[in-house]
Amino acid sequence: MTLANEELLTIYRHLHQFPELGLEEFKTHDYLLTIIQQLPQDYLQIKEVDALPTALLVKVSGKSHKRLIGYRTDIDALPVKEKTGLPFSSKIDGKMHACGHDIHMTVALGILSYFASNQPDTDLVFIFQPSEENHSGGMLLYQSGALDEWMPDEIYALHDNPQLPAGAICCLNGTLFAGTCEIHADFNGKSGHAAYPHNANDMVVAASAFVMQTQTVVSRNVDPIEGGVVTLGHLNAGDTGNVIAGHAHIDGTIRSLTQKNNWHMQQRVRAIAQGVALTYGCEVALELHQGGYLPVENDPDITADFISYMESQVDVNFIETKPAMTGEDFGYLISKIPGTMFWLGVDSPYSLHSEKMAPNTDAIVAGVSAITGYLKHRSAQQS
Ligand SMILES: CC(=O)N[C@@H](CCC[C@H](N)C(=O)O)C(=O)O
Repeated sequence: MTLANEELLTIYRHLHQFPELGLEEFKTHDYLLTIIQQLPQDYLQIKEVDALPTALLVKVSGKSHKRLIGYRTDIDALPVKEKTGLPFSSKIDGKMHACGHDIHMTVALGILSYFASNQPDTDLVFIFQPSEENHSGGMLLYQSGALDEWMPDEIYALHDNPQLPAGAICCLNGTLFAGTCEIHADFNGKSGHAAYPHNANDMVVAASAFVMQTQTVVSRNVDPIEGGVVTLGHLNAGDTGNVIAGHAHIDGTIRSLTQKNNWHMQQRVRAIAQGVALTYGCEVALELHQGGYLPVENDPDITADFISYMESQVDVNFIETKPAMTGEDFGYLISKIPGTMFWLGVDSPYSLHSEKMAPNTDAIVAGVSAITGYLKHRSAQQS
């Protein structure tokens, strides 16, 4: 039984209402499992992952077993308080599928439901992966060995994109997404009375210097043709206006389309942190954490086939796209298994991670249809 459009919408709305953060997706896991268990089981094999209990792997046995094609979806949400006003808004306070992983899961279930009743020419494995937003769930899954028995020969994944028309499939042959590295910095000095700055060591000033100096990494240290991003999205220091702050905390992210450039930018941020500590006579504890967020480098041959298939389909709105500075732990998986990542347009005026991001759900049916078609085509080629 292939899940009908109305059923997919019901699934989407349920997932949207019950978002869970990375590595805590227990109810999401159970819900996905319930849906999958309701599909015809003749070709399906379901595998739990002890080391990563919210992950779920589903293998579809093909007519031939020459090749195994992987399709990955992420399942986690973000600590964002939803403000879409949708009737099926998040019921979990302070958590929201603001990155559209509910769309990703629904599309994956739609495709899986088709192949559960229509045996593919070769084997497929659907990977429901926790914690894409943090903790590098893709890397954890790979390193857990859970894929060893079911290691795909090639792998695919999508990410939704509010800036693109609903249902459009968008890809490029090259690096689609940036490698990202989290910045966590703690500046520790000496707090004191606002009237006696000479007796204290002000961490608002030190943190401000760090913020301003890191703005020169991209403008002065990176080849302008390559580009990069340093964003410091969180700064916390001090308690009140007449007390000099003895501590400041900063979180941010470094992004670049090549790993070489990422390492270079990491070095520059490290040097600036040390320079600030020296200049302001304070201590700095800097953590730069990249984990599995490597650049998403699409495989040239697989991506050429993907693009040529999508372009040849009259009912697919294919758009060749540019690289984006978004990060994805699919970068780790694709560094181990050749494959392709692409966007699915969901047409919303609000960006990914916005508390108002409300995807156009027409994208679900269009996505299921285009990707099912491609996996059928690819599986026939590989059998
Ligand atoms: C698709 C998306 O928005 N991904 C996240 C990935 C997070 C990477 C990491 N935690 C970081 O903040 O550097 C993104 O923010 O691009």
